[in-house]
Amino acid sequence: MADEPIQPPPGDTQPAAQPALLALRDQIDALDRDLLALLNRRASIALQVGEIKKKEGSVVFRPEREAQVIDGLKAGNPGPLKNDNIAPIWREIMSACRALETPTRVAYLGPAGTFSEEAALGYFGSSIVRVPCASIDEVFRNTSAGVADFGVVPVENSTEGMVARSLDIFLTTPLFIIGETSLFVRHNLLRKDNSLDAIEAVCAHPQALAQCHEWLSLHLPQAERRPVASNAEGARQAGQDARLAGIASVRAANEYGLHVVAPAIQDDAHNRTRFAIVTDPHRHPAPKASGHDCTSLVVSVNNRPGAMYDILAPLKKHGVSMSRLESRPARSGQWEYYFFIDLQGHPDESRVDQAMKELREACAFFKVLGTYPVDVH
Ligand SMILES: C=C(O[C@@H]1C=C(C(=O)O)C=C[C@H]1O)C(=O)O
Repeated sequence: MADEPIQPPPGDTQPAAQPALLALRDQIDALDRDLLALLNRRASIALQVGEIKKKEGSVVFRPEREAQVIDGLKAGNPGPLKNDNIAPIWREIMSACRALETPTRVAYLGPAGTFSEEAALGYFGSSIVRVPCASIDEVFRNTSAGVADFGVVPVENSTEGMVARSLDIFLTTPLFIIGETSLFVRHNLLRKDNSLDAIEAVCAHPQALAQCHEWLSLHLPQAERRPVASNAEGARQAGQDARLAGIASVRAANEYGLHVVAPAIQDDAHNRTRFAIVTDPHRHPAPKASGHDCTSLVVSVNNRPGAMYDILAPLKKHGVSMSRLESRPARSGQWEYYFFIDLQGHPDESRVDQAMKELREACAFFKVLGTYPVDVH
């Protein structure tokens, strides 16, 4: 008995690879070598582009060009690679090429593991210098002060509506928007122990607590809902105290060594958050027209009959579509409002330019928040 060789359990052995499989893998290896050579050729051309930009004193990041690269590839994609995979792959390639030209420093609501970080990485790719910030205000401050080249701030959520703090800062900030990106936001209940028992408080950003309101009422009715600066901060606290739980991403669970006690606890299965990419107009020009652009404005009108009509009439007259209209109290105590408007198009198009000029005349307050390529997936 003792002399018998120990047999590996059935299923534990790798079957001998088929010659056909080996031949296909050889082809993949050869193609990967070709791809690497091509990517290096692309990178060295990006370096030359970087040299020209340096001589001209112009900026490296061109969101409209990157959007056109992705749009063009998707339009000519013969498959079987899915069009949905084109944008993430090429964002990473362009991120790596851009990083050879100059480092891109990006501020977002931290710490590590937040959805804002995920949005920043999704938009700029992973070859960036991360500047995690303690609050949305600090993202704006660091970007204004030049600590970061760009800031990523949440502006609206499909369940909870606008992110009031971001919109309030947009009224006065000198920064402007040069891009947008949106993210499916999946909330998970995270904890040190893998159980729902004896959770005293759930620590998360107020937006996340609101987006999981029904689940929390049903499953943790006794637990306090404790608002903290970010979901990752809640996860960090939960990592230090088993009486606490956090609501955050799986990336945050890995970051802070927590169990996903309950996955996808958001009340709306299609919960999405939209982020704006902001920068300093003294250091970065407004993106040129890409062909699929959006222009964001904030306006106010005096409280008089037909005021709303005066906003909408120039848009109808010049055939400009509005993809968003959001109101926010002006805090004057007079029932006055600011309207956040997204127009489809770029001011380089004369119909958009004309509509904006007439709109400006109808408004007591008028500010262009930015013009940028629409999110390409
Ligand atoms: C290479 C360039 O610089 C950056 C990198 C790009 C790329 O890798 O394709 C595109 C636009 C820029 O953000 C360029 O401007 O063409």
